[in-house]
Amino acid sequence: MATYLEEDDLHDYANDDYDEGDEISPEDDEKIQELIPQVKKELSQYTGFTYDDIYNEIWECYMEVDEAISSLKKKFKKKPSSKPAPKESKLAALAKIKKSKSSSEGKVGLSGLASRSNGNKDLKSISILDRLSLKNETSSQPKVSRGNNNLDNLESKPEGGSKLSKLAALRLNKGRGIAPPQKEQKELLISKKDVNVDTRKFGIGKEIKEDLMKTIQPAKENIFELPCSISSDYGSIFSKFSLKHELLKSSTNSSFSIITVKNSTSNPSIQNKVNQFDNFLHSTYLPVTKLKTNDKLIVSSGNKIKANFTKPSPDDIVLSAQGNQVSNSNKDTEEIKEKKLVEDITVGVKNLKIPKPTKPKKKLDLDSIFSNEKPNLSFAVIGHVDAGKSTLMGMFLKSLNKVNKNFLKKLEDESARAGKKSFALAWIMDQTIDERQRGVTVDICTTAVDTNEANFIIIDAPGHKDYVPRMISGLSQADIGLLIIDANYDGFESGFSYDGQTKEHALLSYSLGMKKLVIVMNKLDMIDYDEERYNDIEKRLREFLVNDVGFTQEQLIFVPVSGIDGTNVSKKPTIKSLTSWYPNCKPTLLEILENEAKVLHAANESSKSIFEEKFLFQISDISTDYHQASEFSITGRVNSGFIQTGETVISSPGGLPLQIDSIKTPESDASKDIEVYKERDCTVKFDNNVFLFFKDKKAKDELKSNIDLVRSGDLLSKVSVDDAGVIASTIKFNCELNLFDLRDIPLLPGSKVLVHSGGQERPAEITQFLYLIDSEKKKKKKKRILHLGSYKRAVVEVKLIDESTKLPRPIPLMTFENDERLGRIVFRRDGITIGAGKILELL
Ligand SMILES: Nc1nc2c(ncn2[C@@H]2O[C@H](COP(=O)(O)OP(=O)(O)OP(=O)(O)O)[C@@H](O)[C@H]2O)c(=O)[nH]1
Repeated sequence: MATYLEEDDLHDYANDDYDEGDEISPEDDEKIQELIPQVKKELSQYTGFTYDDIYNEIWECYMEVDEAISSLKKKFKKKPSSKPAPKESKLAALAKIKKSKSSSEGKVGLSGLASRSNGNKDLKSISILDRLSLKNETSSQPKVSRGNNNLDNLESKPEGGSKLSKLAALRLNKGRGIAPPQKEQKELLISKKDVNVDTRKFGIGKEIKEDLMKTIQPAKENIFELPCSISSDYGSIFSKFSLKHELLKSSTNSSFSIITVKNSTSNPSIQNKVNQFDNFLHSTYLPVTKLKTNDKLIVSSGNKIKANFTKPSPDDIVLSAQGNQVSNSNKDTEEIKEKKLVEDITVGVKNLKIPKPTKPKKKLDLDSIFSNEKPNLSFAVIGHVDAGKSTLMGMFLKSLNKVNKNFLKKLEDESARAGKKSFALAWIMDQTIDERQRGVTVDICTTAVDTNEANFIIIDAPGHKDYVPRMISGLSQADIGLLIIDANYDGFESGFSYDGQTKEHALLSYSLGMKKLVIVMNKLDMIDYDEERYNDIEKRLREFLVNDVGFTQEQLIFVPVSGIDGTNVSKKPTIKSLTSWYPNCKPTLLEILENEAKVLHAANESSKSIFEEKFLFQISDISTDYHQASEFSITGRVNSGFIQTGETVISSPGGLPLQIDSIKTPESDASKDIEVYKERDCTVKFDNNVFLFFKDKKAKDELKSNIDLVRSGDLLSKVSVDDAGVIASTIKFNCELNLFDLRDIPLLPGSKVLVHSGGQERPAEITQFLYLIDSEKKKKKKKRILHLGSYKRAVVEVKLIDESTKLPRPIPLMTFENDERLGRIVFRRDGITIGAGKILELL
């Protein structure tokens, strides 16, 4: 018997059906469930993992608890200590920087460069603030940070675990005659209201009511477990379930409950019944919201907006729910209820109480921090997968002497060992193990770098079509776009094809308001700088970008380069086959970027920005697990503006005001291989993995009892005197929609789409077509617009939806008139971008 994997094995496994095959055996499932609390306890100091992560890890480690714990500890980051890290004076920081400068031959290298949420230990950061305030000493200090936008929640992400471990697990399973653990939901969280859904149909209301009422006693952490059986019209589901009942108190003293139905069965017929039960709940009852992270279904009535709904006592809920079921099935009543619900939400959103702003703890000399004679430019690097984006940016940094030689040598050795020598430069940007293993950028990577002429923020966005939502998030933070084209034969064609990303990225750049698009013709070394090919691609792209997308000729800049050897990146080219048609009087990529920074600066559009921009913080994590009863933290990334300790932020859409007690950011200490958290007085645009700490017992209790108040993916904005900084949230809006290629599926009233704004994504419905807009951009009222085809423009009404709950969660938005960035919205359907719009009115 083979003890290693052979080609045939690979073939067999490739033919296996991961998701639809058999299930994990009930015994194994039971065993895993038993081990989970032990693993969870060991991970109490860690954050970011889900129930499924633990479950899968135990399975992948063949139930070896120690192995699973140590593997999970490597995968997830530690919670920051609640003790403030020793404060480092500017002088000490300066000394450190000087030391690092001298130790790298007078150049500050990337070994001291990156901070990212996954805590790559080779890399550490100097924040923009440091860079700005210490600019004379650190002018060559770049910073790389990986956006932790938590967009994993928003779009399917590739499965974790190495191929080998999957194969090993599959192999083991094959031997046992079972398939790998199901990725499907393992828990249903159902509100008490729903538990009493339909005593006739499911027979569970009565049982649960009686058992539950008996069981509800104050118990540890308000969690109650009871065995139960669910009988329904579809048959009975016995005792393979346990129910957990969490009785939570909201701040208003009204209670609501969450029932967890744990599915510990693997029997397909029972699973089928569970699914029917699940479908029933989702098709019929309101307050079920899909949790994005681990595909659980959760219900609570604790949403601030939902606070408009009465929250009766558990007994009242039981009694009233029983009487309500028949009428609930009446369609008209449903519609009226839904309408009322939407109105309630709208009113709730509009009535959001904005607290008074609070003063910063310290008076900082903001003028000196932000006065910067050099112009700023943030550019998003976009383009089809493998166009060479990361390699080019790696070369860009290297040619500016921003990469420490030892660090680059290390990357070269590592990439050679991994058989991916050509990726050494790309690895400067692609820093996660996953990205390096797969050779694909997965998340946004922001890098701060400056030259004598300008300060740049590079936003390296993933090219793969699965990661377009992250690309949208990257683009919405940039001033201009850098569209990288693989000019090699077939390279351009595959990116420019129907399924390629070049067109989609170009459309998004235009829709998200890029002021310029620099088209970087890359990989020209592969075709010996063929002028004819270059001109042909330029002609085709110009036609498309002007005629189909909407850019003006003046907004487009073309430049030939080779990212791999650095030709025309920052130094004038010497290769004859290029200089013969691209003479030295023409600009390098660096010169183009420096010039664009100056153009923006002159137009007064960039340098004022950080100081005057709205503070927007995109949340990736919330932790209440601190010793102090009042302490909690919110982690995330600063999308724009800046904030100081002592100031007050408000969550959107939850509307919870919070005063910042302290701000910490991680600093990797390469020498000790640990992450140290440094306390700061303020945090500014593009800072990533920022921990905002709060000391507010009341808010902490509210957060614990109401998960909707602040969720990962939500935004925090700064409360200012005139409320101007606070972001509105809505579930309904009018927008000017600009449609792209609809691939022969027209848009009808009622069409379902996904709307993207910044890092947010929500399911929505186009509810009404209000006007057509003709080619002269004039509104054209038609009697009745039946459908919209490709490339049409119209003013439409959009309403967020939640198929399962009918309780859409509002999205933070602004009108385009008030905010050009938050006023833009992108529409996707079936994995492709079908249009973009400007928000005209929040309804
Ligand atoms: N010959 C040549 N190869 C290049 C050039 N630029 C990139 N490559 C190669 O193209 C491959 C892909 O490069 P990446 O930089 O990872 O491409 P990417 O666009 O960042 O990929 P994603 O971010 O995953 O979309 C690597 O093997 C690079 O070495 C170039 O200018 N010339």
